[in-house]
Amino acid sequence: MAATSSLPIVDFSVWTSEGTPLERLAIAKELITACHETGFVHIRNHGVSPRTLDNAFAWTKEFFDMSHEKKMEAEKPKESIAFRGYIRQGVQKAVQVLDGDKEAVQTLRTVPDFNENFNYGSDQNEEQLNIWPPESTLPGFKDFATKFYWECWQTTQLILRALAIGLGLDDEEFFLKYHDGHGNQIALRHYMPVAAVEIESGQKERLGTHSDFGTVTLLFQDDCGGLEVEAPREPGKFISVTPIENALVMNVGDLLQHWSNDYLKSTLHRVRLPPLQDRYSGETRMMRQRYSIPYFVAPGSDAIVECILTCCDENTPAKYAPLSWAEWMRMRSSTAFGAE
Ligand SMILES: O=C(O)CCC(=O)C(=O)O
Ligand SMILES: [Fe+2]
Repeated sequence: MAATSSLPIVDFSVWTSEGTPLERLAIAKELITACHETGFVHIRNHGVSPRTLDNAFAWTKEFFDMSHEKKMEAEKPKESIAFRGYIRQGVQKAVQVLDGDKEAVQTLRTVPDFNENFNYGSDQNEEQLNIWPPESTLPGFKDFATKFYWECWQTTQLILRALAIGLGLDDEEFFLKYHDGHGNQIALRHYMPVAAVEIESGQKERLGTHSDFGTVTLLFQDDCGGLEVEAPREPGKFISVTPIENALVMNVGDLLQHWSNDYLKSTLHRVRLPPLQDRYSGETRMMRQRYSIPYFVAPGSDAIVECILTCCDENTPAKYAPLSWAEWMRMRSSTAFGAE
């Protein structure tokens, strides 16, 4: 069992309400310190209201409570590598193979992730088209999900501004110039009940070890727990994140790590056993089901990122060639679905 330790916590109230520039700068710096040291941070008072979050989890449950046939009405087409539509258990696997080693991907995929998920983005994103269940199947779902997407975008814009200021950039809009809101993706995730021993023995995984590929991820989770994050400076050691009610967990993705010349860390994480024993029942220590909602923030597909000016100088030269977001996303998505 991973050691339990809390992530850094940042209170974002001065960004969501009228804080002074100095107050905002102080919080932006706290956020950057957390992203530099851990790559993961809890954010309180982030602007997405507790009521909206309750509704988001209620809709998520309604979606997954539908029959298999109904969920399959929104199935992701097999040949597609876009994260859109319903992905039943067994199709997707979070893997961390960055050098295109197909054999390694296949080996990791022998234990598929034991979760099902529904994915969507902006309806105006013409490169990745949404696949909604028919309105008659789940009336009101698309409407709520769309509003929720744009509400998360409001919070994201503040976070992207805070990251720019915290990195010492003069231009608060620096990241927003690359992000128009249409490149993001929401995953509604349902982790089915599973016996703890099946996870402990490696027969099943809730979500395999991976880093996220985009700029940042905002994660909302229920109170079950199970998210584990690699400990700073201790490769291979994971800490278990205890959920904080109504807070979100923000983490840095690969693109932002690259952009910041490795100053901000895209940390490995996974979903395993909940830290609290009351999450188990019976002799087989059945783990209860869990719901989570990550909001993956990404730029437009034409974005090419190169070292942010404040992250390199003559003593710390840029380590990487410019990175094309479209190419990076294609490589990472195809390993997730086991495509060529
Ligand atoms: O469900 C969680 O807590 C984590 C989800 C996650 O890491 C992901 O979807 O990339
Ligand atoms: Fe993740």
